[in-house]
Amino acid sequence: MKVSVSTSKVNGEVFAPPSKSYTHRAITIAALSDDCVIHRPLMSADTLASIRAAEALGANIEKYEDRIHVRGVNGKPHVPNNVIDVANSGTTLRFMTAVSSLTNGVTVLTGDSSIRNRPNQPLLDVLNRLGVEAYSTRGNGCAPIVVRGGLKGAITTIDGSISSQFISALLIACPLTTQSTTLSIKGEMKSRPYVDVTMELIEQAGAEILVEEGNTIKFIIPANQKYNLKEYTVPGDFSSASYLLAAAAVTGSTVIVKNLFPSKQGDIEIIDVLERMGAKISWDKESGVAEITGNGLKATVFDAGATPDLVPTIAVLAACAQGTTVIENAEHVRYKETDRLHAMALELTKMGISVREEPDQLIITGGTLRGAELHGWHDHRIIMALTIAGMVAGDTVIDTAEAVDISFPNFFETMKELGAAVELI
Ligand SMILES: O=C(O)C1=C[C@@H](OP(=O)(O)O)[C@@H](O)[C@H](O)C1
Ligand SMILES: C=C(OP(=O)(O)O)C(=O)O
Repeated sequence: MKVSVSTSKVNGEVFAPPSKSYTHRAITIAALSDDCVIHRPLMSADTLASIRAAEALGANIEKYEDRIHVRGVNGKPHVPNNVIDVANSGTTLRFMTAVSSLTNGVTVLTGDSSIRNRPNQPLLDVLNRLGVEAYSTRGNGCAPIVVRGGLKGAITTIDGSISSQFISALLIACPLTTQSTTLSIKGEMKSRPYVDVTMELIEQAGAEILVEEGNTIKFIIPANQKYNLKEYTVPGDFSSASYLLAAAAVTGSTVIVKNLFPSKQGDIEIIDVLERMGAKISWDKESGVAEITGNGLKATVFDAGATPDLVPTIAVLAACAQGTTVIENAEHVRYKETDRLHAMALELTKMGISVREEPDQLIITGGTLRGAELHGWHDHRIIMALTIAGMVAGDTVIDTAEAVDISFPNFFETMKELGAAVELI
């Protein structure tokens, strides 16, 4: 499916959708608990993959209008009666690979072509050191992955530079083992805020993990714990909200975004970035309301280490800003649904913007965006960011637009309600 985007502004009020990352964690930990109601979950292609995987591992999940009721497995997942297909969800793949380690049999996990090209070897190596037999069928660290349960526990280390999801996955599974685990992080722990989100849910479920901060970050995980998540309400998603806020910033218009309350999400940083680039933005943390008016943008330097998902949004802001923006510390952004540094460099270049791509950087000089036929790379964040660029450039068509279902199924409807000239074709 394609989306056609014409020059347009936005105006009005909108609710941010529920957080995808919090929803994945709530589903996974509820499935390992006894009985839990999750209010206002994000129901998108990725979180439905986590629901299916949790059911395959023995949870019983009933979906209602604005909540899901999860009857969990009390820390003892079942051996699935079929292969677990995570579709396009990296979070589901990593989390359920670790959860599968708690079964007393063999689980096979696969996904779509994007998933079957994303790295998992650091997670597989640690699981093998913790008593599990875990391997990639093609021996390249990518799915399909085979996991023979037997998770015990040990003192071990993991590289933090590729994905925080490996760490979150181990933090979720290891409290339920028979032997304690100490997990030390080698190098920079990229995407650290997502691990903080994981810790928040683990603690809400009544388990405890000690974190030793220092040159080497250490997670000390006592064994023989239980999860007892009974009820949870998912907060709004700042990554999804970034497109709504950026639309106002680049078109010189005004938008109010609700359901944006403080949380451990790293992508809250979009508020500060927009302010430092020159937008007029306020965020009332009590009411959860952010209001933004675009007022011309100026270049900035953005360290993507903690907030990889903001990179497509920031790249479009940079394309519309005066001066040259440097997006740095971003190598891990190459390991998402697609190589997002390369994808944004190619697509913004098609729109007449000067972009220099380095191994862990994008250097973008703002200019006059021109309409173009763009590739969405089957990547929801690429498509949503380029839609915002198209509202400035006009005469833009983006393919693979259906991929917004991954995290923001009603994105185009929401944008249309705000006045954006977007048409699915
Ligand atoms: O744990 C999570 O919910 C996520 C972690 C991040 O991935 P990495 O930790 O691989 O950077 C992020 O890109 C992804 O959208 C969601
Ligand atoms: C990379 C993302 O998610 P996942 O890793 O779960 O595929 C994302 O939402 O941008």
